[in-house]
Amino acid sequence: MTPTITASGVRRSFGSVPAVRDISLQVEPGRVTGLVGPNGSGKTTLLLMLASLLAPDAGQIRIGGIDPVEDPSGVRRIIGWMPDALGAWGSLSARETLFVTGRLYDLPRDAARDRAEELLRMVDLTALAASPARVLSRGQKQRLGLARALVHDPQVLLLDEPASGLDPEARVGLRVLLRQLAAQGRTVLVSSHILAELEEVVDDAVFLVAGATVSAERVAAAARSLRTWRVRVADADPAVSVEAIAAALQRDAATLATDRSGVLVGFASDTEAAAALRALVEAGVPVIEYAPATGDLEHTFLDLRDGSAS
Ligand SMILES: Nc1ncnc2c1ncn2[C@@H]1O[C@H](COP(=O)(O)OP(=O)(O)OP(=O)(O)O)[C@@H](O)[C@H]1O
Repeated sequence: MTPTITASGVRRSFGSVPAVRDISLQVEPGRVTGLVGPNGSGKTTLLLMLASLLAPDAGQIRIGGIDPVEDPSGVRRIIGWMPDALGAWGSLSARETLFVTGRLYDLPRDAARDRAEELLRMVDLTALAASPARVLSRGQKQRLGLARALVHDPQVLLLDEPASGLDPEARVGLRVLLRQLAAQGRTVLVSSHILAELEEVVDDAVFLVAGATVSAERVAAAARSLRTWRVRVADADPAVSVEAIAAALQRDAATLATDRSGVLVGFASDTEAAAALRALVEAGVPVIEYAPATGDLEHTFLDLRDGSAS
């Protein structure tokens, strides 16, 4: 599949701060791609450059084959951009915000009106359609921001922290919507540091550390690194069950950590984890929960952040 978004050797500094040092990536259509990185790793700076709102100091970007530096309006026609905070037009109502945005994208008056109603329904804001945007809660503003990004039915979506401020129901709604948008063949690039959230929705992930993309080899090595599993035993406090678990696994109990719900054990591979489960059951330990303590993305992210995969 031809990637819709490509970047190579992209750099951008603010004065002496190198916000983006070396970013190269490819994002494919029909998929949701997560942009993952710690605070200050350059996610927003990168998204602004992809959205044609900030010029790179060096490197090359193409969105649907268009260079955002050469042809910013060409890029803006095909992208939907959701910034991490809604910004501007606080006195317009949610409905007016979407109507005006539609008009700015040259939708005829009636089409802009219909589209606004359709999007209000899609993000569950119909009941608040007449409220000024400034009185909306953070989560409601996020939903309006998402609707605004979708007004002109863009092929590429660039979403900066769309889940931030959303309640659990709205998060589920967002996940379903992102999957639908990707299933329609759109390209969805979404940044977040709520990794459990991304875990549920992304097909691919691009990892940023200190303004640079992490190579596929390094990501694969991080994903393979020693992984912590949580073992929970029926009716036993982890501080007590740690002894039985350590004995069954022939480990020193003092080397095993515990948290509120279980005992944490490191395994080098899934095969080793499966063999340990067998040993626990054979030793009569009543295991009621046995799973990786972190999701795949979080595990890789933490390993990259700690630098142990380099
Ligand atoms: N306009 C600016 N002027 C000066 N420094 C900036 C500016 N914008 C970003 N930076 C710096 O660039 C670096 C990257 O910032 P950026 O906002 O891109 O990170 P981020 O990954 O989106 O962070 P977060 O997860 O906290 O949103 C940070 O060190 C930030 O302080």
